[in-house]
Amino acid sequence: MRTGIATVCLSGTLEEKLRAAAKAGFGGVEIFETDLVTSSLSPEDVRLLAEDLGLGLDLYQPFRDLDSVPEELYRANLRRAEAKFGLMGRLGIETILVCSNVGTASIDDDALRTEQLHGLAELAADHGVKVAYEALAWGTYVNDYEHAWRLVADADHPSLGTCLDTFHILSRGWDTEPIEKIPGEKIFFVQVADAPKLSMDVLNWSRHYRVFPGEGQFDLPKFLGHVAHTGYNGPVSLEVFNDTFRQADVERTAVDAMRSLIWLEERTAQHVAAQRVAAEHDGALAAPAAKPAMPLRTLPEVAPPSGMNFAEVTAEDTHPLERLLAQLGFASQGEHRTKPVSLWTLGDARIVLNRQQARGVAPGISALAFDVDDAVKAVARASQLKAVPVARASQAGEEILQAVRAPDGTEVFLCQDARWTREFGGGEGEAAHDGDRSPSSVGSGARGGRARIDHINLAQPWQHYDEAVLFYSSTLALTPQPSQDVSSPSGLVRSQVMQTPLADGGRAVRLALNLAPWVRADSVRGTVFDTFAEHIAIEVPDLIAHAQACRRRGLPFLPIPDNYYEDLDARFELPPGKLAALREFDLLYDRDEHGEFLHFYTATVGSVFFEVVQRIDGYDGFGAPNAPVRHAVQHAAQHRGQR
Ligand SMILES: O=C(O)c1ccc(O)c(O)c1
Ligand SMILES: [Mg+2]
Repeated sequence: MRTGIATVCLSGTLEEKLRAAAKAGFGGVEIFETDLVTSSLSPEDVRLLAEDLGLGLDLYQPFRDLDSVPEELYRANLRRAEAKFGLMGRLGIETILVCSNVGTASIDDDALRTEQLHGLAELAADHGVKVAYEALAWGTYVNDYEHAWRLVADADHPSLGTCLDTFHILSRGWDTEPIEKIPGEKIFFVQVADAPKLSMDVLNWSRHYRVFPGEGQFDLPKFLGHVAHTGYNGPVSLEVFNDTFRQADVERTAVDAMRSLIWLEERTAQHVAAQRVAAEHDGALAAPAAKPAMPLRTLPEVAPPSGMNFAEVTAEDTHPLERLLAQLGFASQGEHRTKPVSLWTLGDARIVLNRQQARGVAPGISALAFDVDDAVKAVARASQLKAVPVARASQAGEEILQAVRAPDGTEVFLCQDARWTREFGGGEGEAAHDGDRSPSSVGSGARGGRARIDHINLAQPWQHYDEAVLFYSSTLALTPQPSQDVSSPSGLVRSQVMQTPLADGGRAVRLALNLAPWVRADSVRGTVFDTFAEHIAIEVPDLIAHAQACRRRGLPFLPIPDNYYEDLDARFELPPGKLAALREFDLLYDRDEHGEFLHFYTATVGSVFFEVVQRIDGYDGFGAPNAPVRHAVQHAAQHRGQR
């Protein structure tokens, strides 16, 4: 599949955009007119630069408001077009995008439009240019891709074809099946964009909220499957108007963009293959689908992770964390035999404290580790999706752990077992703490009554939220849930859960991304992430017993205001004894259609704190109604600390 990206997707100057697109591995670009007009590079310079970078200049766009106009205006439009055709000759670009009229259209007449498009195609042919006509979703008279295609078919000129743009088609809910009736050679260009489903006018939705494939809610593999069946084999090019991407780091956005196309290509290949299997199955009824002309690459496939293997916190001084972990009931398994790293466990929950390269670093989450079937394959997949493998120094005979870096710098380990824990020694071993393992109505996880990591909550700078969602869903096969807004004294926090499917009444992995507007755009884990606390949640089989034991060990609980308990009583009518126990231990409570949730939080150390949870009868949430309470108490504590 030939990949492309419109320059309008990226920040920076035209030169910066071209360099970033080439570096991320794109085959070609669409030059957006404003980027050229505002550039100090001459058209010839742009052509040479693209050649040097090995980047195709695949489209010049947009040419606006050609059709459905009176004769005099049409003549002026042709003059305007001719100037652009000359410019394209200097740039070495063959195809121009002409979008349906949204501004000056005054005559609703298909015969006139056909004539005007034919006239433009004649002029284009004289200049060796091809015209790709695109229906904008808000076009005055032409706003449906089938209508645009009918006009192109009727104009019947070899220099005129159509451009399909997923946004204009899927935002209007048009059926994509009829795409297969368009001959592939009459599709001159294909633009792809995803978007969240929003209820707003389509123009603003398009100009501000498009996202890269896999970051929104459109069914793009189905669309591209239809396109592939037409025989089209030209560029599949990202055209994503997004306020955030246009101000984010250009190279980072280009990599995110490339990842989205690699993901889309794989999903389309899978979709096409599944269709073929279905067609063969119904062989008697339907002819087996032909293999599309567009080559579609796949990636090493991985199953969703089967658990969280460990979480790592890095700090220069780990003593405050050690105290907190001991109070939580964790036991020290001692130091790594060659590195300044220690291991702490509670049941199957493993926390690694890392003092390597930690000078001046306040405690914060630095790595996550997932259990996978095949770690080498998982790293191969992630690498093909543009994740950078992590090289960690290791000595002969040590377990080598496979890892890649998430875009925000978090190290993501992919583990097949916990053999690596044998590198640690000299600790107290598995201490049986009171209250940690009492049998109880075990929830979804805490299998066999053993504690485990329930979820990890990471902060993301708002500029990189969509990128993080795509990264974790494409590399690790986590499924994004609808996001939720949570109020906090510093602003709204958008909470995005990514998780594995429900199995045995529970979920193996839950990851929550918190989009906090005040986490700086240039935040890199371990340096300035301390502006927003992140946490590791441990599931235990009996939360009240665990809380009692923690209190005996002197654990600093996050104090919960009394108003919360009054509200809880009003909402849930809890038995008085239960309410009193919740209040006594600063516990929080929630209920969903499955069961109940009990949880509490610790004080924050550096930028990390811990949560302890109990899921009863398959409760499947995160206590979201309680999150504003936590944010408010943490906010107050932070401000007290600053005074
Ligand atoms: O918003 C626009 O004007 C616009 C221009 C060109 C396109 O290809 C498009 O999809 C939208
Ligand atoms: Mg478009």
